[in-house]
This record gives sequence, C-alpha cells and structure tokens, in this order.
Amino acid sequence: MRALVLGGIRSGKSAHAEELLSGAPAVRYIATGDPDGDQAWRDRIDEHRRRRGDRYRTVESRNLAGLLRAAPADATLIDDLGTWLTARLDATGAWDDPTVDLSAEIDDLCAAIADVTGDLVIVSPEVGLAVVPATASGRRFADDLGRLNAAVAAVCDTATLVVAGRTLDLQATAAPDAPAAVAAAVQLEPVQLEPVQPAAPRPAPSMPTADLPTVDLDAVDAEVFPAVELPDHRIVDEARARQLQLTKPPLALGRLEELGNWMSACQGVCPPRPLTAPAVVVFAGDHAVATDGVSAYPPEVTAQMVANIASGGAAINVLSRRAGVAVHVLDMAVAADTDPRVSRYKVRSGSGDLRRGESLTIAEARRAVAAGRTMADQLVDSGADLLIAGDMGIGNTTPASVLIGTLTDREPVVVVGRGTGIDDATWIRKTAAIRDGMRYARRYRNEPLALLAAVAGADIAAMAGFLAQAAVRRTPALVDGVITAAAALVAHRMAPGAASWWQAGHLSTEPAHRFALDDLGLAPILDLSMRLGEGTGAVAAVPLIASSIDILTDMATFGEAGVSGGE
Ligand SMILES: O=C(O)c1ccc[n+]([C@@H]2O[C@H](COP(=O)([O-])O)[C@@H](O)[C@H]2O)c1
Ligand SMILES: Cc1cc2nc[nH]c2cc1C
Repeated sequence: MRALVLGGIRSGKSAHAEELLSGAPAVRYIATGDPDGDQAWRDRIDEHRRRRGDRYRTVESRNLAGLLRAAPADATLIDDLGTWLTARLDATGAWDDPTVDLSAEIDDLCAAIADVTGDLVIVSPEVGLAVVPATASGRRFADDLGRLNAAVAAVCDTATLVVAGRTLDLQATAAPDAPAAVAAAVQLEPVQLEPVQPAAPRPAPSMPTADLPTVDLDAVDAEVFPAVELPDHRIVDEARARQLQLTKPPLALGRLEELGNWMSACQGVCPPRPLTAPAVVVFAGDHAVATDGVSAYPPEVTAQMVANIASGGAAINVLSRRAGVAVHVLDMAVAADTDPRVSRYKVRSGSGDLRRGESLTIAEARRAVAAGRTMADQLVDSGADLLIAGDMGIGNTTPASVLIGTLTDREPVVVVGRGTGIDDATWIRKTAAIRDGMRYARRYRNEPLALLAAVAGADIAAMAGFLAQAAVRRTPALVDGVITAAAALVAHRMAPGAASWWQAGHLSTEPAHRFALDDLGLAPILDLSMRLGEGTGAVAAVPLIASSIDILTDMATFGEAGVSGGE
C-alpha cells in the first residue's frame, strides 16, 4: 500500500494516516519538521509522539528518497511533505529566486516512492483550496506543493482528502470540466492543470537487464583500458574538514567517516550526493572442474539459481530490495540454456578445464571481458552511481582460488576453502585441482587476458572487465566475496589504480578472500561469516555507505547546533 493523505491544518490527516498503519507491527516514522522549532512546534510534535506509542521508531530527517531506498520494505509514515518542501525551498534559496526548479528533486522522491515494497503512508497539507496567497513566497509554496502532491499521488495507490476528520477518496483523473468549475466557484482564472500521471509501473522484479540494448562485443576493446584517474584527493581533505565540524568527537564515526570521505572523492563533491541508482550484476557460469566433485552441490544448480535470481527469489534479490539496489543477472557460460534476456553475452556453454589451462580461448576471454566492460558502461550511462559485482557458479571457488594463489604467491593448501560446505574427501580433490590449475596460471601471471583464458572462465573474466571499467568511468564499485575478489585482482592489473574506486563489502569465510583484499589494499566493511556469493556481502554493506553519505549531508555542525567543541 502506498497512500497519500491530504488535508488542512488540524483536519485529522495525521490521525487518519496512523490508522492506515494500525496493522503494522512496527512503523518507521519519518518526521520532516524542524527539530529546532519553537516550543509550540515541539509541543505539537510531542502530542503526535504520545498518540503514536511504542510501535513507532522516529527518524528526524529530510532525506526522504534516501531513507526510502535504504529500507524500502519497512512500514513507513512520512509526516509531512509540507515541511519537507519548506526545507528544500530554504536550502535552494528558491523563495527569492523564481528560476530555482525543484522538479528533479520531486522526480527523485517519486521514483523512490514508486520503488518501496512495504506499506507507506505520506501526509501532506492541502493548501490549494485556500485563497491565492498575497505574497510571492506564499504563491511559490502553494504552486510547488500543488505540483508535489499531484506527482506523489500519481505514484501512490490511493489519495485521500481529510476535512473535519472525514475522509474523501480522490479518484485518479478529474472530470474534464472540473478545473473550470472549481475556478468559477472561487472566481479565479482557470489555470492549466498538469495532467495527472498514471501510477508509474513497478519495475518487474525480474530482469532490468532486458531494457539495456545488446552491444556488438567484437567492437569493444578487451585489452587496452584507458589510464585510471584517481578519485579527487582535494575533496577528501574537504570532507575530512567537514567531519571535524560535525557534532561528534574527531573520527568517532570511524569507518563510516572514511566511507563518506571516499564517496565525496569519487563524486568529486562534498557533501556527496545520496545514492540514487546502485546496481549489482550477478555474472553466472559453469566450470568443467565442477563435474569432478569439487563442490558440495551439482552443476545444474547454477542454471536453476540463475532462474531464481531472474524471478526475484534469491538472497541477492531480498537484500537488494531492502537496500534499493537493482539486480541484473548475466549468463556468461552456464552449461544449460537460460532465458534469452540473460544470455545475450553468453560466451560458451560451460567454461573448459582449468586443470589443463583450457578454460577459454583467447577470443572467448576477450568477449567475456568486453561483456563486463559493456555492462559497466551501460549502467553508468543509464545513471547507476554505485556498481556491485556478484557471481553465481557451482565450483567457481576453485578458479577463484587458483587466481588468488597465483597472483598473491600462496600455496594451494593455503588458499583452498570449504566453498559451499565441502567434506574432507572433496577438499582433497579440490586442492589437487587448484594445484593443477596453478601450474598453468603461473605462466601467465603477467598477462591478464591469457591468465583469464587459461584458468578463470567467462564469468570471472566478465567480472574483471566490469570492475576495471567502473574505475575507468570514475564510478565507485563494490567487491563481494572470494570470486569477485579474484576478478578484482586481475582487473587491477588490467587497469592499474582501479582499486582506488572500489570498496570490499565484506570478508568471506574463504581463506583466499583475505589474501586478495590485502593485495588490493581493501579493508572489508562487514565481517558476518557470509560465504554465499551472488553479491550479497557487498549489497549488505550498501545501507552503511548510504549512511556515511547522510552523515556528511544531514548532521549538524557544532556551530549550527550550539554544541561546544573539545580541546
Ligand atoms: O563469495 C564467497 O566468498 C563464496 C564462498 C563460497 C561459496 N560461494 C558461492 O558458492 C558457489 C561456489 O562454491 P563451490 O563450493 O561450488 O565452489 C558459487 O555459486 C559462489 O557464489 C561464494
Ligand atoms: C543454493 C545455492 C545458492 C547459491 N548462491 C550462490 N551460490 C550458491 C550455491 C548454492 C548451492
């Protein structure tokens, strides 16, 4: 349910909104009002608080789109859009400047509302029925609020007007002559009403990839990456200086401060913009070695999980819905037919035998890297502001361990891990396979494409192209578990400096993961004993990255809050 509740002052709109959420066990209450308002204003807030009781968790923030995207499944009450709009008009200087246009912010808010999956009730004042305000700023507020309410109503399932404690359900379209009739009744010039947009269709949970055009991979260079420019260090200094002004002891928010500074540097602006369109791409593929007992699961699970991810039922879908991340899945070399919408860049049916150095031909490796580059380019071009690499492939911890063992100079017994949960006999077979693969891999340790062809397979090769291109496109990216980290090691050699655009979402239980992250100079954000892959560990870290941005944008400074600083 997405419901807009409109009404005048003391109309009963907040009480009605709370009633709509009376069945929810817990409600996030986003208060947009000025937390530093006068006593009368605080009394009014306290009265609302008393009425709501313990089920409610209050968040005082105006970052509505960011909060909705951070927890789209939470039952949420926003109260109200009028104070949000006032804050935006204040922040942009729009009261005195008629050229300031808030439509991009309103569109962004509506897009976030359209994407929520939990119950959402939004309260907003209705001032359009009153006389036209005498002042320019009063007219500005009434006009912008009218547009905002119409745009939000278009992405809600219901819109209700509350007057004198009574409710009136509003229909999606007005009768054709309604504007003229209303205008005549209040003796105003008829205004041209903007057509009410029909509710934006929810994106199908399945395959946003289908909306991207298919590119000719032979026209994409897979070997020469332009020099990677580093994130802007001057902005890091600016962000550090701002962190020191915020109401907390220096560095008291630890890693969250570093993440916010890094996002500032990647975006080249402090404070950084909120994340609006993070995207994870799950690169899927099978590996010949998996047919010889190196995993706890049979190879057919790869294709079955690709279908599960495409229809929204996997862990990566669940975590991504909560974090507001779009999920793409690409079959790079699954050993079965998959939906054509996910197999457009499929290089072959199952990668070859890494134990013989025959995972791919050089031409196939080129196509796979080109596919990853292309995905990164297309997502960045369509507005993605954080790219996340994910993987799915039974047996793929074996090629990942071969790559990490080779590139960090470790023995097979040190890099081998339990993968999906293998027993001791399988562990012995897997260690032998890693040893055999490393024999071939060593020859190509300084030739990234040949190395990918010999032992990686098409899924890992595509991940390497994806992560390298994210850096080329100056777009921050997240590495997930041991498989994406192996790809990152190769990507960093294809595009030196690329790691400065990456963060490690988490630390997997696979031993080789730490070796790869250490080599790349990446410290994991989370350490939750996860070993699932799919991009899950990285997506689990996205809300923290969003919080690190909020801290730089929303926290009061010592000066603003009147808090005394330390020595
Ligand atoms: O991300 C990790 O670190 C990770 C660790 C262990 C297993 N996995 C996932 O499990 C599969 C590979 O495990 P295995 O035992 O079949 O090699 C593959 O689909 C990975 O996504 C992933
Ligand atoms: C069920 C299953 C789901 C997975 N997701 C990533 N790797 C996986 C391996 C298995 C076996």
